[in-house]
Amino acid sequence: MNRKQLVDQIFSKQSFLCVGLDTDIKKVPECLLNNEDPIFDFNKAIIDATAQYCVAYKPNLAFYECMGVKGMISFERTIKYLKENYPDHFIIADAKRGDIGNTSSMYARTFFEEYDIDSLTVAPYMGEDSVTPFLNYEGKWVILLALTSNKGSHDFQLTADQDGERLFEKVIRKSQAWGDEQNMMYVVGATQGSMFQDIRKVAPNHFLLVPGVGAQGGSLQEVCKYGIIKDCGLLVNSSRGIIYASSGSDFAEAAAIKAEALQKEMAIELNKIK
Ligand SMILES: O=c1ccn([C@@H]2O[C@H](COP(=O)(O)O)[C@@H](O)[C@H]2O)c(=O)[nH]1
Repeated sequence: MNRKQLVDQIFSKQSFLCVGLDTDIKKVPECLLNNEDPIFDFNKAIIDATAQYCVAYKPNLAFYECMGVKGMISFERTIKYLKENYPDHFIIADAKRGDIGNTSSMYARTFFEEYDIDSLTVAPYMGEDSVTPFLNYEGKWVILLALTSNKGSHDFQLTADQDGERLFEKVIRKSQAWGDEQNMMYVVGATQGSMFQDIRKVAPNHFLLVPGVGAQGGSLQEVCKYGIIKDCGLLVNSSRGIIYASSGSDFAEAAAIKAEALQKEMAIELNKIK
């Protein structure tokens, strides 16, 4: 999916919501546990209930890999279900990959050829040759970690060099020589609040993937106040806050209510940039 197609989806659905499919078997409602593939059945119900309110889905690979082959089958079935039934939704594999060049090429082949997913989160810390193999695919996106939502983001990402440039700024500045606004986004946590002003100084036009609304307490309003740009430029993710809104048999309906509430807030924000 290219940038124009993504932006068209955002404005037509009045939403820049990404629903995180962080499906933990320990949190799947009891009513599904005797099914053959409870993880897939849970995802399918969540997708069917929330698709009208969001433009993207983000399965986090950790939640599937931890179940071995069974988990990867659920992952693959989820991707296939999305592509067959909701082809206009942008899919993000949150896998935070990145290695020496030939190994990165294999990761790229996995996510962009084997699964044909739109985008992949990538860690930038091994440098250019670890990132560029992901950028050789037309219509696919690299989403580079820049300023993450967790407390540990302060350990390295906010550290400045002797010229006062902080690591997240260096990552964004240098990586702009590798990819562009059509194939590279950055991860910036919703918990970073007014830091979005600083992000927009170094990445005024790039899309940002913003996790941390909901369970981590990030503010959608604050993210928009400092981060939204003329074609939106934001994909805001919520995982636990949506998919675990209820632990009962009404889990999908409860997820839809949470997703709709976020979509309505997003419509207000999109109206401001019309
Ligand atoms: O900085 C980051 C980068 C990635 N994540 C991921 O996003 C979701 C957030 O889940 P919630 O349940 O909405 O908190 C999860 O997959 C994280 O691994 C992040 O939170 N922060």
